[in-house]
Amino acid sequence: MQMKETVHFTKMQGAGNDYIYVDTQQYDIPDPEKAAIAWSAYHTGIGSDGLVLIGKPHDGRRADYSMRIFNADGSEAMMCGNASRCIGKYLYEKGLTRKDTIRLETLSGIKILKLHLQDNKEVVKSVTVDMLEPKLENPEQFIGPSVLEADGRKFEGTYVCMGNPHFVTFVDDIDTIDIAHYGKILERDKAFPQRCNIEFAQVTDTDIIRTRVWERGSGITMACGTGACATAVAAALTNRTGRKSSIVMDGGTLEIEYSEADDHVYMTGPAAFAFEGEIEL
Ligand SMILES: N[C@H](CCC[C@H](N)C(=O)O)C(=O)O
Repeated sequence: MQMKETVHFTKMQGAGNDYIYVDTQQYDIPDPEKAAIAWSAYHTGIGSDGLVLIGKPHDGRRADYSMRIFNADGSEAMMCGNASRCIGKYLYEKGLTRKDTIRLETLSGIKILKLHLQDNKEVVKSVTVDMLEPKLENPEQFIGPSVLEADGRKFEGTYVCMGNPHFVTFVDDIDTIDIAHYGKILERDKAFPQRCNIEFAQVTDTDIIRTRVWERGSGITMACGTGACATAVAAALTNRTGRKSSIVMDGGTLEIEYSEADDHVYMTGPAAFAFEGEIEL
């Protein structure tokens, strides 16, 4: 009888956006799509927004580690903001690095993580990620109008690519709008050949934006890091806020700066361990 391989995983969350993390330097995951689907399931698996694989980079001269991220439906994404902060905490607090600046290779480029340590230098309080420049129009991904319709309701919005696609729409009923109903439809609008993450946002005070998310491949999540960046960029571009804003999501607040100096987007926020476990591959 073939022995089933057991994989050690770490469950972490960034502003409530929770993922299963596996160090592929120690455990090989031959079919990550299948594992993401099975392990993300709440009643029959671990329960998660998806699966994140931490590994060695393809080019060790330019990056220290690599990240791959799979949504709960098994689809692989180009980037995950909340997971990148959690990886910074993971690598430092598990002793895989003593650097407080980490170069993380992703499918959408190398992102620099800046760890903010507690005085004892042992605990990562929060992380700032250089999310690089937003792409506002991504012809091969977005070919539609910036007004979409879902079940008879019109949504005027801004498409922002943060490595992964986002459609940010500002509404005036953020606390009551049925984001599951409309998000599910907008995710698969014909304007988005590769589907899209949908942010519903409302400016609630100067440079403060309440945002709720329907994520491509995972549905409603407590927070979305790239989505917070996309929201901040869209708000600045439409003169609703300045270039620094606080994005208040269900699971926490992320501080975003859409830098005037280099047009990069800097995201700062928390990261936390939830639990460790073993699961059969
Ligand atoms: N659902 C996203 C990936 C996860 C992004 C999000 N959780 C974040 O923190 O950026 C996509 O398919 O592009």
